[in-house]
Amino acid sequence: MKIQLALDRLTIQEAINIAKKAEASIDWIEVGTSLIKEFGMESIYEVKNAFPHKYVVADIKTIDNAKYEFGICYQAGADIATVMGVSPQATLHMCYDITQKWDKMMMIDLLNTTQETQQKLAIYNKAVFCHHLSKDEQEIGGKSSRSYTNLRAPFFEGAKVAVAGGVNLETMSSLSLLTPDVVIIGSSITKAKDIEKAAAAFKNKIEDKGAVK
Ligand SMILES: O=C(CO)[C@H](O)[C@H](O)COP(=O)(O)O
Repeated sequence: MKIQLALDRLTIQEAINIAKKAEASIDWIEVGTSLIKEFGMESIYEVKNAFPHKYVVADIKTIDNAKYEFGICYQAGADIATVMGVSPQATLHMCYDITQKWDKMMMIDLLNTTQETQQKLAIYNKAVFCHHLSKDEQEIGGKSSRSYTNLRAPFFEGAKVAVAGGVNLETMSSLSLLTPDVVIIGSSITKAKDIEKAAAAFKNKIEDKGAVK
């Protein structure tokens, strides 16, 4: 199980400083949507430059204009780029094709998708499928509005799955039991008083569960 550190609502330098403190306990580094919106491709370029040996995820959340958006993310050094599962099929196909051409990895954000849509998305079998509880849903419904009992519906059997949105040490225990391939953690690490300690606590939690792959 990998830990993806999500860097949001920070300057590029703050994001790099936080990732450096957490580095020993995390696997992938996400340049959050907010950084990409505020600072553009420079945020991806600078983060990859600071961490050339880590996978850098560009959380661009593409929903149209796939060729352009995925192209500039990969050009800036991203190893993974994200597309919304609710996108038109033409967009998803394009993202998948570009990802294959660049020999990179695509993450599909399942936010607001139905089971029926998810089943159709399963054809992108080299993608990572991310179950995502959005910020707005967290703010309105609370973190308990997530009630996953299974991250792998039969059509996701053998696929890589991720989980994101308000993950904290408490929810991490139950999520670990569902054995996602990637757990995406943002604020619980980036807003912690002691970043290094917070990131290490998540890593220990995974190791305690014996769920490391
Ligand atoms: O995609 C995101 C926001 O759209 C974040 O990456 C994700 O929600 C993780 O951050 P946090 O743990 O703070 O919720």
